[in-house]
Amino acid sequence: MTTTPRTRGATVWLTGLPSAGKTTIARLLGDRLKTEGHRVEVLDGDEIRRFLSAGLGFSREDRNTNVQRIGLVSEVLARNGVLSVVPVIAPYADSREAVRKRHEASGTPYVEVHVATPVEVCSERDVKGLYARQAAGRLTGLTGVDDPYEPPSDPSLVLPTQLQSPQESADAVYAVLAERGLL
Ligand SMILES: Nc1ncnc2c1ncn2[C@@H]1O[C@H](COP(=O)(O)OS(=O)(=O)O)[C@@H](OP(=O)(O)O)[C@H]1O
Ligand SMILES: Nc1ncnc2c1ncn2[C@@H]1O[C@H](COP(=O)(O)OP(=O)(O)O)[C@@H](O)[C@H]1O
Repeated sequence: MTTTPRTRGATVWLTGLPSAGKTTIARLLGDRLKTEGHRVEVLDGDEIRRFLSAGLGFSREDRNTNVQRIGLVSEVLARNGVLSVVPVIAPYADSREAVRKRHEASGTPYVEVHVATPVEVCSERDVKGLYARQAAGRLTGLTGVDDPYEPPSDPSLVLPTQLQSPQESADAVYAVLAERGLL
């Protein structure tokens, strides 16, 4: 006999700068939740930009469109019992607020996590070489450098990843889900 976990579904949105650690934490958290038998999707930002948001760039308008599309998909998944983990920059507060409201409208849990790595640490990590490209004048509009990032004013959790291991950061998100009765 198989057991069906009693997961209610939720969106866990990891917002933060490039190289802050969003993808790493999302994967670790997703793996743990899957191992424990939950229904999980990690909505990988890069993959979404290749398909669902193909053709969009990094203007304010395009980023908002991207975030609203991802918010819609995530809310549908979460409303249907999936733990949807979203490692996406989402730099604008009004855009994140619209996603939160969409969840509230359907009574779907929404957990906002600020992956609050300082820009100096992000630019040292520079996983994709974007900070170096910006510094060399080959890229403009990089979030946190020459494009805005509006930090969340009231997130469920703030992660100072420069002081934590990736596993510690992922475990802290897991703990919030557990506290909120979502596991
Ligand atoms: N100008 C600029 N600013 C920010 N990020 C840039 C830019 N150009 C390319 N990239 C790469 O695209 C990834 C961000 O995509 P997102 O969908 O998360 O961004 S957004 O929410 O629509 O702002 C982001 O991925 P992460 O590094 O994983 O955050 C970058 O690798
Ligand atoms: N506590 C932490 N949480 C997440 N990533 C961390 C942490 N400490 C160091 N890192 C490293 O920072 C980098 C973050 O890269 P990534 O997850 O791709 O960032 P993002 O998706 O935000 O662009 C990885 O190389 C990861 O190993």
